[in-house]
Amino acid sequence: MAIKIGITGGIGSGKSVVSRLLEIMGIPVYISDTEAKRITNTDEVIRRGLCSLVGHEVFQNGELNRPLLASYMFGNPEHIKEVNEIIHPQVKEDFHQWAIRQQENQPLVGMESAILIEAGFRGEVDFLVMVYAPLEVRVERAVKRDGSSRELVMKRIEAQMSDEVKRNHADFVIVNDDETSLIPQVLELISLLSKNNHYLCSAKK
Ligand SMILES: CC(C)(COP(=O)(O)OP(=O)(O)OC[C@H]1O[C@@H](n2cnc3c(N)ncnc32)[C@H](O)[C@@H]1O)[C@@H](O)C(=O)NCCC(=O)NCCS
Ligand SMILES: Nc1ncnc2c1ncn2[C@@H]1O[C@H](COP(=O)(O)OP(=O)(O)OP(=O)(O)O)[C@@H](O)[C@H]1O
Repeated sequence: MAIKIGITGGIGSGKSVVSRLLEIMGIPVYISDTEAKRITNTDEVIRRGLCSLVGHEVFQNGELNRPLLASYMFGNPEHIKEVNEIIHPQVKEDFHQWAIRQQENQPLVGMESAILIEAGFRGEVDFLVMVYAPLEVRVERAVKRDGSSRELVMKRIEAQMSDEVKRNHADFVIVNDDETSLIPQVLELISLLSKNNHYLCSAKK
């Protein structure tokens, strides 16, 4: 059975970069943001839920109006909770099915989510890796990448669990602070988990 690695970390920490490195090394990674986008555009239960919560304009020409949903959610903890309750159970089930499909061929698979713990996905993975970068570095990266304002980025950060609490849930921390080399840390992680995997396989025989 594949070992499932969770990859979490706040906005701008570098989860996507770490996930890309894993994929280059042949480890498939379920990118929750991307899959949540796909599911939100296609799932009838989510569509109905979001329309009754936010209004019909939350979909335009059949596609989710992302800026509208973001402005509805971020800055209002109750709204975030309501939206998450509509979307996250469907994402969890989709990941579960995806992981089953990968298991025959893959010793290791990953799931990337900024809000992996908050969304209740921790039980879906065997190990949790937190990608860490200092707050100021994260804000600068997200502003530069998305062309967003600092204020909008801070609103998302406030909607996420703090790094201190996240760290308590994590089995490993990868530091991506623009100073510490990233690739050796990822290689070490994979080497460690691959050894574990061999151990787990041989223990089952
Ligand atoms: C609100 C939405 C429409 C904004 O879309 P947008 O294209 O602007 O952002 P994108 O999806 O690329 O997310 C960028 C980052 O925002 C943060 N973020 C997104 N959703 C959430 C959330 N529910 N809670 C806290 N942070 C979040 C994450 O750091 C994420 O990586 C979109 O993020 C969304 O549909 N969110 C709800 C689904 C969800 O929780 N996705 C995250 C993993 S399941
Ligand atoms: N070590 C690094 N060196 C240079 N640029 C980096 C590094 N790590 C991340 N970045 C850049 O910072 C930005 C944010 O990184 P990334 O998209 O991986 O963050 P993320 O944790 O996935 O964020 P989000 O939660 O918003 O999806 C990207 O533009 C990325 O290219």
